[in-house]
Amino acid sequence: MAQGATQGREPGTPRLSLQGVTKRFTRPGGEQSVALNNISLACEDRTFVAIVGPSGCGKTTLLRVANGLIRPEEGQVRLGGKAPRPGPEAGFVFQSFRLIPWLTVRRNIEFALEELPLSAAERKERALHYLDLVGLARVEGSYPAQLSGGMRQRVALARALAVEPMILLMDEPFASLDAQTRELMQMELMAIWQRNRALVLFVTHSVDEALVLADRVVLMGGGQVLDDIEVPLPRPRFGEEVRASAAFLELRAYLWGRIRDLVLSDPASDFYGRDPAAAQKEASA
Ligand SMILES: Nc1ncnc2c1ncn2[C@@H]1O[C@H](COP(=O)(O)OP(=O)(O)OP(=O)(O)O)[C@@H](O)[C@H]1O
Repeated sequence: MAQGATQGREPGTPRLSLQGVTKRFTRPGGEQSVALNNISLACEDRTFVAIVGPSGCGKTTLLRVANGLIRPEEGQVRLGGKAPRPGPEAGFVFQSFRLIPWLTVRRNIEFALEELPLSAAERKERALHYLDLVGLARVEGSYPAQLSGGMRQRVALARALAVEPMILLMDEPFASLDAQTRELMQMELMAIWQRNRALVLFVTHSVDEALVLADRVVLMGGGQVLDDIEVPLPRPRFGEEVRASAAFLELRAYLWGRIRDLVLSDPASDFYGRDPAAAQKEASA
């Protein structure tokens, strides 16, 4: 991961930069929606950036613009100094694992490596190396349907890592996992990232997850960056001392408060205009 850190760009320029990026979509009725609204963001190598914000605020669109899957109407995106193109420069991990059901676990990873200049033997070796890293070398010959959800997500992670991308884009990767597996996956991801750091953009609806994992939390709302917070907490952050610390709880309350206010003030939201405090008072009366 994160090979050739300054390759193809001026020293000191960020790994990923978005400048004045606007992306619009046309809804089925012909109405235009603005998914990204003049957004600017710079991310350095070796940084773990979490992106949080209400549903529909543009988080997934940001990831898709960052790896060139979609092109914005306005503004400039640079990954490693160049316009991004979908391919091995960026690894994508989704909430749904998107493994190929008729290929074994190892073949799923080898398939992702076919775009790289590697021999079949090198592809096999690399696939096994990354499967080993996520603790799954023993199931290399199994098919995705024979694995648990957590195992499938680890295969998806190994597949993204195996390409050794400049940037790892993770879109709510652990959202479909049970709470215990989710925490184990967070620990696994942290261990891998600390050994072999790439720039990670990690979209999550969980403020706790963002604070446990990230160096920086970017808060989005209405297609814009509303806040960009350095997380000053010591690592590792999985223990109770960190999660119960005043700094953690303060940041958590702040981010939840901002997201709640954004949801309640958005006319397109199902919760628009509600007053949760009044509802709570009524319920307890
Ligand atoms: N392919 C598309 N066609 C039309 N509209 C789209 C498309 N992709 C995204 N949008 C719209 O762009 C806006 C931002 O969507 P996006 O998926 O980026 O939000 P999000 O923050 O990732 O949401 P969620 O948290 O619910 O996944 C939404 O209004 C969405 O409906």
